[in-house]
Amino acid sequence: MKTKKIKLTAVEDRAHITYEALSVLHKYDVGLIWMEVYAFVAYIKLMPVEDEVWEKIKNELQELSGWASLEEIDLFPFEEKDTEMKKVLDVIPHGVVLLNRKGDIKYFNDYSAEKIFNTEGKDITGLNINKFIDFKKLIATLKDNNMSLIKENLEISNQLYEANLQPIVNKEKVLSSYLISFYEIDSNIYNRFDNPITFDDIIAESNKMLVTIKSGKLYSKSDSPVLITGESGTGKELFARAIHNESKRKNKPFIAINCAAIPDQLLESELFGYEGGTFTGGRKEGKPGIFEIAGGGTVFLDEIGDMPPHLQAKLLRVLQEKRVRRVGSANEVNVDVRLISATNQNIDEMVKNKEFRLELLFRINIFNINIPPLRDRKEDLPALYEHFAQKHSKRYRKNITGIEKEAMRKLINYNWPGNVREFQNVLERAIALTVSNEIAAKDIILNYDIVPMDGIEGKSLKGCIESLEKKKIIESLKNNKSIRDAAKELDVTHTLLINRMKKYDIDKNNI
Ligand SMILES: Nc1ncnc2c1ncn2[C@@H]1O[C@H](COP(=O)(O)OP(=O)(O)OP(=O)(O)O)[C@@H](O)[C@H]1O
Repeated sequence: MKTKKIKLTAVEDRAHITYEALSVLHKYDVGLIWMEVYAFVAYIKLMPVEDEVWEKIKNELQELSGWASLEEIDLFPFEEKDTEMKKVLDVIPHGVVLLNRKGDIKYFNDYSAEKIFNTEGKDITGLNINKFIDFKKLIATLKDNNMSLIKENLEISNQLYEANLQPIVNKEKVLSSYLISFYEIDSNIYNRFDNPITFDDIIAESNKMLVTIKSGKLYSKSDSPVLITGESGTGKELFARAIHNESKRKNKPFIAINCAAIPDQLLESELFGYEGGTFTGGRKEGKPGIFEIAGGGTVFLDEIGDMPPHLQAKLLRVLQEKRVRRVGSANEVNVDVRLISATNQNIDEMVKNKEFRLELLFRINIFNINIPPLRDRKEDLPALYEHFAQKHSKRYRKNITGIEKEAMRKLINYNWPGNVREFQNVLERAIALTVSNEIAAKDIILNYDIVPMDGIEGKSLKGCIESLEKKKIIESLKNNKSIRDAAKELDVTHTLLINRMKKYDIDKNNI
């Protein structure tokens, strides 16, 4: 027996037509769950009914005068709309949660189920949101803001979100519910998590690294700017955090910003802040930049070589005068931060080519730390192996007791263009893949072959060149965060690189 959903369509809009239809249901003692009636059409949901009885009901309903048709349907129009709406909300890449006036959850989309509430498939409808976030505090802020939209940063499961809370009022202007949307704040753009990293977290055994760590510890005692150079993935940010945490500023914020990851205009306002009313869509009360937010702490400017020239000039002034002026403001405020910068570019070369200001380089480079690439300090590999094997064994709940000689040889023979980041990824993949307690050579999947002539023998000269070109492009895309950065590394234009990617059918997200 199944519940039935039917749609009755009438040929005329006459009195009692629905009543007559209901009388048939009554005659067969079939209960009504729900019904909605419009001129010419009625939607009815019935209690479960035997097939035989149902056939009789259908016949009788169809014989009633005035009804043109009877259709069994799967969804009522409003259910169809709901399902469609749910589908739409489930594909959007941020959290959406609807609450009643008490804060009980009425609706939540897939994103918030996974990231905000971590439901693991459980239905949490009806639970109070205070179980997950400090909703009372948000409501207090909303009241302070005259019940108009508020934006607050919340940390949930080690991820920072901007939570937008909006009251929903009905036609009579009475508060009926609340809508909260959660937007992930990209940690590459703006990063202020707890930051417990110290020099003990930097795994090293090679002399080169031990000397570098010693310099880092020494520079922690001073308050002068530090420039950390080194290839991508060598641990520049790790060093910056360790220096901060060993310095007298350790109890103040460490704010990191990646200059390459943000469009120029946004970068300017993230660095220096803006005055209310400067930008359409900006916060009406304005926003402080990281030099203000990090007050008393450390600002880490990652990929400083990507900072556009006009912002280099502005940064230089801030460092010289120790004062900052928000975009659109006439007032300056004092700045008390220590600056640590990092780059994987050849900054001296950039100065020569007039792409980076010499005066700024002098200012940011009072101390320099150059982290050697992993291929030049392979003595670190066994210690790094132990460290990451332990970390990922725990993560994947495996009991890794060792590594085959051949597998270790593979790790040692590789030249690690992506440095420690790549080493960590390769090991994580090996641990996730291995079916035994010992990592085997076949579990070590390197990102590309070391010997470029492999696999291109016997081809024409054009074929060889294309094969190498493709390899080089894949390598560079893997080691850089964006296509633009890869184009810079390869010294070609962005457009040329995109054309080559099309030619070789390379998808950056799928390599
Ligand atoms: N010596 C090390 N010991 C332990 N972990 C390390 C070490 N060096 C790097 N890592 C890890 O490798 C990853 C990359 O490090 P990090 O982000 O500091 O590199 P980076 O040089 O700043 O990279 P990029 O230039 O791409 O921003 C991080 O997960 C970091 O924790």
